[in-house]
Amino acid sequence: MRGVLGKSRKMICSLLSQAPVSPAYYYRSSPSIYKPKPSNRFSWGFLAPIPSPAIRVFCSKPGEVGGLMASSVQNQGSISYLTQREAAEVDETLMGPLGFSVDQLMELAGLSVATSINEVYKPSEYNRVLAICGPGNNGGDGLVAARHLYHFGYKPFVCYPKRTQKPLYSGLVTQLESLSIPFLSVDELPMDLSKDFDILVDAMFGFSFHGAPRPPFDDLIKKLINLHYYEQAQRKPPVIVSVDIPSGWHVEEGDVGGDGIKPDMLVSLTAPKLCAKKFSGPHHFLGGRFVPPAIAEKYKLQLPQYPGISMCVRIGKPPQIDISSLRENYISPEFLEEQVEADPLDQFRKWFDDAMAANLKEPNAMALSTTGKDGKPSSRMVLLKGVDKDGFVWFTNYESQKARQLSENPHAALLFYWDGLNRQYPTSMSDA
Ligand SMILES: NC(=O)C1=CN([C@@H]2O[C@H](COP(=O)(O)OP(=O)(O)OC[C@H]3O[C@@H](n4cnc5c(N)ncnc54)[C@H](OP(=O)(O)O)[C@@H]3O)[C@@H](O)[C@H]2O)[C@H](O)CC1
Ligand SMILES: [K+]
Repeated sequence: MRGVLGKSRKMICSLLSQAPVSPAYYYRSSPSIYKPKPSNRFSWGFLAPIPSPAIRVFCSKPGEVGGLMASSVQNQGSISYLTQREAAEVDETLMGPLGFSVDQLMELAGLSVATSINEVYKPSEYNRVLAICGPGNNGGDGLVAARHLYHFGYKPFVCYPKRTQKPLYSGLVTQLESLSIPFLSVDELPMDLSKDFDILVDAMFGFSFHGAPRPPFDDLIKKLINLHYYEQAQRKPPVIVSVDIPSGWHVEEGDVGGDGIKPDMLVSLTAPKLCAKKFSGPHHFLGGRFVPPAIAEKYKLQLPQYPGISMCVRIGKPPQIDISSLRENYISPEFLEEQVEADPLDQFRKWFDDAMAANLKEPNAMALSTTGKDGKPSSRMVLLKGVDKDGFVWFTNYESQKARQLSENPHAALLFYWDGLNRQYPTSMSDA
């Protein structure tokens, strides 16, 4: 293992500290062969209070989620809720004076439902989706969502017992049939939905629901309510995702008798309806990113900002997660000893090319770990700027913490992690 710590005349800005431009160190590190060891469990404790300004940024005001999540999580208290009548009026205004067509809005609504599902329930774990679609536009949202979910890698099934003969709906059905998405009649559905499906999309009724559910939707709603019996029987039940309104709930009062369906996710469209205040499941999202300011002003709507180009935004706080239960199942092709390149640099190039071909974001990002003379390690992400027979190259300025630490202790470690390929490439360096 050999490494070179050199100096370059190149000028570079520190990405993290935004420090003024200064002469840069030019580091090279030679790869070492990674020898897998039996895995150990390490417990890390903080040795001192954390003075990092970066951490203060993430913990903004009490009760608010800061940092990266701030744009995608909204405090429920500041959001407007619509009455049934207002919801219908907004719909009419959008499709009347504001020039939208129902097809457009339904497409955007269904896409929002599919993207909200994908935010929380990944197809690797929750693959089989049953969309139960009602006779109105809520059902249409479910048909559109099923199509997008198919393209996102899920396996959708559709139950659409009361078909509407308008061209919009028959077109949506044809689109699903062309993808060979199975349509199941109510009789074909098993008593216990938990065996065959991972996600149940409840697209039976939206804001025009009134009275008590009529057949066959009464039985379908019961099937969703009965799921919790299977939960008690220790089987993992499918999750219920309700589109706009949990079907069977009063649009304004919510689950009046307390014996209605209890969705795990609610995707409100345009703006949440009053019943959404009674939603106590873990995932409340808003979709339908098409509300023009004129509508927002007229109805004094306070709506959350959608993050970036997302079609959905989470409302309220995400559920508390037990970190120890977070676990991905990594399924990778076999990697045998005879497939490993003799030269670790060749192995790196091969894997780097794979990461580029897979279109991964910043495949040249690597964690650099250094220690100063005090022996306390620090890690940060830096970008690889080159690789050749002498090793890996990146830049930093003289005044950075890593430059100071490397001048005190020339040993350092690099780690590339390519999520999506389930691969990591560790290497280490030292001053020559
Ligand atoms: N601007 C938006 O936010 C958009 C919302 N979209 C979605 O559209 C629904 C509202 O759609 P709408 O067609 O007005 O109504 P529903 O889907 O709720 O359903 C109406 C049908 O349901 C029948 N119905 C009503 N009550 C019952 C009942 N108790 N039992 C059985 N059937 C019932 C009703 O039949 P009626 O004979 O009673 O009239 C209708 O057939 C909204 O919630 C969003 O999901 C758009 O997709 C995009 C724009
Ligand atoms: K619904």
